[in-house]
Amino acid sequence: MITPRRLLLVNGPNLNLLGTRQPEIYGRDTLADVERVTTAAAERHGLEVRAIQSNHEGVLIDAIHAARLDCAGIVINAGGLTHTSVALRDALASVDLPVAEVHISNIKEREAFRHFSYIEEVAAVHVIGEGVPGYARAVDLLVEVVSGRADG
Ligand SMILES: O=C(O)[C@]1(O)C=C(c2cccc(Sc3ccccc3)c2)[C@@H](O)[C@H](O)C1
Repeated sequence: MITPRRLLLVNGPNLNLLGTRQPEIYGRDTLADVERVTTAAAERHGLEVRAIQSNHEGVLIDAIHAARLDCAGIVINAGGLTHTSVALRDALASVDLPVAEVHISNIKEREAFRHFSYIEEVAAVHVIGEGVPGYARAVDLLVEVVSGRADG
């Protein structure tokens, strides 16, 4: 039994504009579609989702800190902060919650500066390059991790 029965969904800078440009990289789904896909996947496991998107690093960090009080895990697409933010990495490491890292595009096959993720080493689940459906697989894999922790 997973308690609390909630996941935090974090989307980072610029993802509020998802679906408006570069469909060849990010597809045509919008942030609302991301939240819909993630919520539907969570509900299949009896979980709800708290979704946050912000272009401000500190807002994301505050949401991650707050999740330690009432969430069972975190699904995060940090956008560009993936490749730059030690502070975001440290926030994820500071809360005792399992993390699923999601990237819509295959960052390992894009520009070299996108190949490195500060989040990679603090995440238990990695879904990269599977488009927006990847958020649903991240939920499924994260639930396995959370359930394993709950079983002890
Ligand atoms: O592939 C991803 O999901 C990624 O996390 C998402 C990113 C990203 C960056 C800027 C904008 C967007 S969404 C977007 C795309 C085109 C136009 C407007 C917004 C995603 C990149 O910073 C990352 O390197 C990769």
